Amino acid sequence: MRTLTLLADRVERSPLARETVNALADGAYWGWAVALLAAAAAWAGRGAPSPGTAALAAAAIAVGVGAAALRSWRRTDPAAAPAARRLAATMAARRWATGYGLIATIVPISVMAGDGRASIAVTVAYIVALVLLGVALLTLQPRARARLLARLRIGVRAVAGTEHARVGRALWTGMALQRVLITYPADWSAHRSARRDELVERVMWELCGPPPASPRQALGRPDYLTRWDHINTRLIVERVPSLPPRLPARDFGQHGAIVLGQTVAEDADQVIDGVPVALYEPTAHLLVAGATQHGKSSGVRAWAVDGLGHGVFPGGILAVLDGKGSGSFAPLIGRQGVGPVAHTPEEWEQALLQAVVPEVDRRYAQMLAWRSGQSTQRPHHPRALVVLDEIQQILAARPDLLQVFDRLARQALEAGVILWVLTQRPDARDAIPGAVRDQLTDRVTFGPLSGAGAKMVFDVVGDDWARGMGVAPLAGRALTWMGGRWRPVQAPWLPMPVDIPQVEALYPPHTGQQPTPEPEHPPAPAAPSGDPWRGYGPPPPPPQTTAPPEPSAEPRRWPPPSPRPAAEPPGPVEELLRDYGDPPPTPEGPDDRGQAEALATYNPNDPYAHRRRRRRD
Ligand SMILES: Nc1ncnc2c1ncn2[C@@H]1O[C@H](COP(=O)(O)OP(=O)(O)OP(=O)(O)O)[C@@H](O)[C@H]1O
Repeated sequence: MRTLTLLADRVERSPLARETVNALADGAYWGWAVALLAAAAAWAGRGAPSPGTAALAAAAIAVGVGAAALRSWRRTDPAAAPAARRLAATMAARRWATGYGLIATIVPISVMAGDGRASIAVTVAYIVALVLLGVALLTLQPRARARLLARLRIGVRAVAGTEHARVGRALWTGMALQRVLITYPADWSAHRSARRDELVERVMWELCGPPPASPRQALGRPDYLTRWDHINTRLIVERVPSLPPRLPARDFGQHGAIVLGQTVAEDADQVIDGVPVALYEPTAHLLVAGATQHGKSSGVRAWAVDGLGHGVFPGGILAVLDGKGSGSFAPLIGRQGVGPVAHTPEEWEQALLQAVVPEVDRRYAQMLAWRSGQSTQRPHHPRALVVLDEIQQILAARPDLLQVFDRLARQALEAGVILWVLTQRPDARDAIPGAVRDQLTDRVTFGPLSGAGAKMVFDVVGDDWARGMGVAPLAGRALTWMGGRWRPVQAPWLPMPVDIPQVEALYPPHTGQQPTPEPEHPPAPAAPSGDPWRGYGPPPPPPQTTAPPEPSAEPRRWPPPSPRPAAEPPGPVEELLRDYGDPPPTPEGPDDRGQAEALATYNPNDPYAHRRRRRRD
């Protein structure tokens, strides 16, 4: 019993199996109707029926028609939509047709069997079964399409509250709906965002169904995007072409931009080695949201490393504050161009107040000196990055840092410092203080968001925030809103060198270490076939040849070591929140390179010296 139930569950989850069952059922209705007609024709062809048989058939027909009428009349609730009434009548008519078809088939077969013509009876039964199966299979695709459109139509009309909402002009590939137009009447209040949101949610529900329960279901689940065409009063629903479930990180050889990941061909900036990629050159602060285990930290780690190696952050990564203390950014510790990677409240404060704030201050002072004419050298501030992972956890432990974040969010950009803020709960109240969130104008979600989360993350884009709900729940699958463009991407998967030593070549060298020679496209070990979820799996067998790997055509240049924090111990937080009205300190030069030294208090060889705990929940 349990096995049967599980099997039924699986059938319901498989689109093909589901449609086969549906088509068999629907085809059976049609088949029985065909059988009924054939039986009536054969019956009439054999000669006029006896008056008794004819009367019986007439009575049966009357009963059937009467019952169908009764059923639809019962449904004739004035409040019910005409579509619902029509549907009830159709269902009743089908059922009665099936019943009559059954009788019309069984009666002659049993009569023949009773007359001793068993072989003919079996042949007739066999032919009837074949006809039913044939009808079911032949109508599989059109019926699946009609079923989906009917569901959409009912949903759309229920939400729009009018019969005049139309669903049509659909484009298909097999049974997959590629595009459909949903036209609403001009007098429908489409200007109200709540109504538009409801319609989009309903359409997404009909097209994508409930959230998948496993990665495999997630892979099979279609993604759709919607656009409003207010001139023609319609909603355009388009299927997003599927992306691979994993894109191994590699050196794509681009310069001055980060490879966000593989995207759909029409949104790609470049096609590199056959992979349509989305590129990103940060010009604004970024908010990265997404539920746990959807690949936020790994994606951001891959982007940061890619940016470091391809001239996007010549000023390096000033600091990484890991609010979870989970070690997602630990592979960056002690690497060239990377400042402190902080895991505890004490380390967060140190990193902020010794590595980030002084650097922003220094850059501001240089700007002030230049703009006020006190300096003759235009300051050059190479773009630098600060990563704040799980900012709400940082603030929960250190609420006194709020003002520092607030000030950084407002001032860092002008000083050439980009903030990437990560959070699991964008919808939680005050998860990210409003003043900070408002400055994060680029937005990304890894995996789908709840309605509230999508609204919070993509509030900057107006109506289209609902797109954040339709992202496939796969690790590394993201929807980006950057530079005014939406793009679905599969972010590169960059494992940690401790797990997969071959990826070491993709990371910046450790401080004081020569860069590792890079193979042309290191290292893209394919996911084990048949199971894309197992990561990179065990290291591959050693190569046959002992020759060193070829250096890449254009070797990556890593940024210099991160800027030195203030030599003197930091004062209280309040002191660092002073205004910038003071006379600027003497600028040290147009370039930051001369000032870059190892951090005074942060020892990359002993990164966990101050660490009190590994993980904070
Ligand atoms: N780009 C990717 N492609 C494929 N799989 C990935 C990708 N990124 C992450 N994963 C898988 O998802 C797992 C979770 O990733 P990660 O820790 O980055 O998620 P997260 O969203 O930051 O989770 P949390 O918020 O709980 O830290 C990884 O261990 C890895 O197996």
